[in-house]
Amino acid sequence: MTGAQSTRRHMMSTASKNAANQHNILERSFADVTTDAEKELLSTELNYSTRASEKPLEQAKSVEFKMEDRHKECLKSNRDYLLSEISLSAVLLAKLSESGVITDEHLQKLQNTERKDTTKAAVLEFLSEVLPKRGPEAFNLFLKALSESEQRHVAERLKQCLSDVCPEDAGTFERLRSELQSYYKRKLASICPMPWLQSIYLNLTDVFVERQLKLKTNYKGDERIVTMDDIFTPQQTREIPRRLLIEGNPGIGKSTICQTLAHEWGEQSCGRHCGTLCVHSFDLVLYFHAGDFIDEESVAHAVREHLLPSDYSITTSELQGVIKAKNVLIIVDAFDEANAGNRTLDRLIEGDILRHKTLLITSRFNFLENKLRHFESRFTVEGYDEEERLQHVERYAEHKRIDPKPFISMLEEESIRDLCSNPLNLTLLCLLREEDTQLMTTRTALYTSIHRIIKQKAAKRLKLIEAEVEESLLRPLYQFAFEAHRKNETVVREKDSKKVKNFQRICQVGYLTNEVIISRLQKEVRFQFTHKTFVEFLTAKHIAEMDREERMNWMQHLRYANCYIRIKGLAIDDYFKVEQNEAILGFLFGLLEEESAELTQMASLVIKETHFSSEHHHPISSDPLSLYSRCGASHQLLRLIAELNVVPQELADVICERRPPFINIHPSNSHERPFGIFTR
Ligand SMILES: Nc1ncnc2c1ncn2[C@@H]1O[C@H](COP(=O)(O)OP(=O)(O)OP(=O)(O)O)[C@@H](O)[C@H]1O
Repeated sequence: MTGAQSTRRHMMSTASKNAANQHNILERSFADVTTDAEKELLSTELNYSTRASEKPLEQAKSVEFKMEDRHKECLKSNRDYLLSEISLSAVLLAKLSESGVITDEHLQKLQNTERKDTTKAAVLEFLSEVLPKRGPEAFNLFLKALSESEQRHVAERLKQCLSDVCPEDAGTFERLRSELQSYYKRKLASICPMPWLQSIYLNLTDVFVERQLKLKTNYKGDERIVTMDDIFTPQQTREIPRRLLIEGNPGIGKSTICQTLAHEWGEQSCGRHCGTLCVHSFDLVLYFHAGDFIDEESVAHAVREHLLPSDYSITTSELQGVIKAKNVLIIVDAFDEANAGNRTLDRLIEGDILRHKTLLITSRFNFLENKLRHFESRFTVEGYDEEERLQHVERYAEHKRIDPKPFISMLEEESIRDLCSNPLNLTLLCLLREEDTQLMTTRTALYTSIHRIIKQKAAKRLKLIEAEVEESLLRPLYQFAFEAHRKNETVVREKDSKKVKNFQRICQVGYLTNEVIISRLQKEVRFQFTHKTFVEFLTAKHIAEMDREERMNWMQHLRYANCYIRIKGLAIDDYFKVEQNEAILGFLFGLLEEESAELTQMASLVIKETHFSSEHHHPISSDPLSLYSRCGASHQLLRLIAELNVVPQELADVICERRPPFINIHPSNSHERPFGIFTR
C-alpha cells in the first residue's frame, strides 16, 4: 500500500469521528444563532448532517466565526465604490448562496430591501450586516462570486486594496508561504525515534496514529475527550482560541502532533479530511522548537534564523509585515526544554507580542504553572488505549512491509504491557523486536536496551556525553528509584529532590515528570516516575551498583514467602505476594549475569529463604495467623534464572547440589542455555 493510500484509509477510519465532530459543531452553532430562521436553517442542516453531509458544515462554520479584520477594513474603505459598482444580479446571489455566504433568509431580506428601497441600500445591508458575520472564508468566497458574475473588476480592486494595505501581501507572502510549505513537506516527512541515529526513520504519514486529547473544560479540572480535528475549535466563546497548550508525559507524542500539524499544512490542502476549522485555515504556520527563541528578539528574527535558508532574501521588517497582516499559527514545541530565560517566548505566551495570532505550545506537565491563565484551551495527551496500540504496531508493520503478527503478539506479553501505552516505548519495542527477536527472551535485556536509548537521547538533548549522563544524572536517579520503591511509591518528593543540585536536569532525562498537587491549603510538588516497571529497573540498577555486603543485606530483609494474614473480627490484613519482589530481583539477576560469584551468592540466599531444597512446602498451619507459602514462592529461583542468557557453571553447580528431589537437572544441548530444569 502506498503512503497516499494508507493516508486515505486512515482518513476513512476517522470519518466517523469527524461526523460526530460535525454534529457537535452544528449543535453548538444552534445554541449560538439568534434568529428563528437561522435556527430553522441549522436544524435542517443538523438532520442533514447526520446523513453524513459535509456541505452544511461549511455553512455552520461560517455562522460561527467572524471575518478577519483586514478583510473588514478593506470592505469598509471601499464602501462608496462598492455601493456604486456592485450589481446584486441573480448570478451573484446564486453564487453567494451556493457557497454558503448567504442563506435563503438573507436572500429574501436583500431582495425585499432592493424592492422597497434601492439596490444600493441592499448592497449596503449585505456589506455591513451580512458579509462580515459569515466567517473567515466569506471574503474570498465573495471575491470568487464577483469574478464569476461578470464583476471581476470589483474583485480585482478589492484584491489590489488588500495588497496596498499590506504591500508584502502579494509577492512576498506567496513566496514565503511556498518556501515554508516545501520545507515542512520535506523536513517533517519522517520521524526519527532515535535522533542520533538518522538512518532509522519512519514515514510520518504511514505510521502516524491519530491521537485523542483531553480538553480541560473548566477551572475545576473537568475534561472531555476531543480529537485532533478539534484543536482549533472555539470552546467557551465563538472566538478561535489564540493561546493553546498541549501537555503530556515524555514520549507521549506531543512533538509528533506538532510535526503532523505543520506537515499537513505543508501539504497545502486538507481535501475533505478536516472536519472543523483546521490547520489549513491559517495563511502561515510557523513551526519552532522552544529553544529557537532563545537570543531572538522577535518571532520574525526566529523565522529568519531557524525556518528559512540563509540565502533566502527577506528582511525582518518584511517578515514582520507579513506576520502582522496574515492569519498565522505559531507552533512552539517542548516548552519544558527551553523555558529558562526565554524572554521572547514568554512575551508571546503572555500576549505582549502578537496577541491576535494563534499560538500552540507543547510541554511536559507543570512547566507553565504561573502562565497557565494565558491559555484559553488546554489539552493533555494520554497514553495509547488498546485500539491505538494495535493501530500503532499494524501501521509500523505495514510501513516496513513485514508480518504484523510478532508485533501484535508482543502487545499481549505481560512483562512489557505497561510500556506499550507510550508511543515512544512502543516504537522502540517494535524496532528492537524487528532487529533481534532474541532480545525479548529476557526482560532485563529489553529494559537495558530501552534504557540505553533513553540515555543516548538525554545525552543528545542535554549536550553531554553519555558517561556524564550516567554519572551525574542517572546514578542519583537510581538512588531516587530505590528510595521510592522502599516506600512502595513511584514518586520523588520535593524535599528529597532538593538534596541534589541538578534535579531539573535529572527530570529532563525522561523518567520523571513534574506533578503539582494543589489543595486549598497548600501546594505540593512531587515528581512521578513514568512507569512502575522503570522504578523497578532503576532500583535494580542501584542495587547492582552496591557493594556485595550492602546488597546481601538488602536481600536478606526481603520476604520470600507469600503471606496472607486474616484475623477474624480484627481489622488486620497483611497481604504479600512474592512476585512483588521478583521484578527487582529478576532485573538484578539479569544485570549481574556476568558476575558469577555475586550471582551464586544471591541464588544461595534465595535457595535458603524459599526452602528450594526441601520436597514439601507446607503452609505453617500451626501459625495462629494462618501464614502459608505457595508454589509461587518456592519456584522463585527458577523464575530468576530465566533472566540469564547463560547460567554460569559455578551457579549451576550450587543449584544441582541443592536441588530438591522432584527437580531434575540435565545438561542442555542448546549453546545459549547449557542448563535445563524440569519439575514433575
Ligand atoms: N501519534 C503517533 N503515531 C505514531 N508514533 C508516534 C506518535 N506519537 C509519538 N510517536 C512515536 O513516539 C516517539 C516519541 O514521540 P514524541 O517525540 O512526539 O514525544 P514527546 O511527547 O514530544 O516526548 P518528550 O516530552 O520526551 O519530548 C516518536 O518519535 C514516534 O516514534
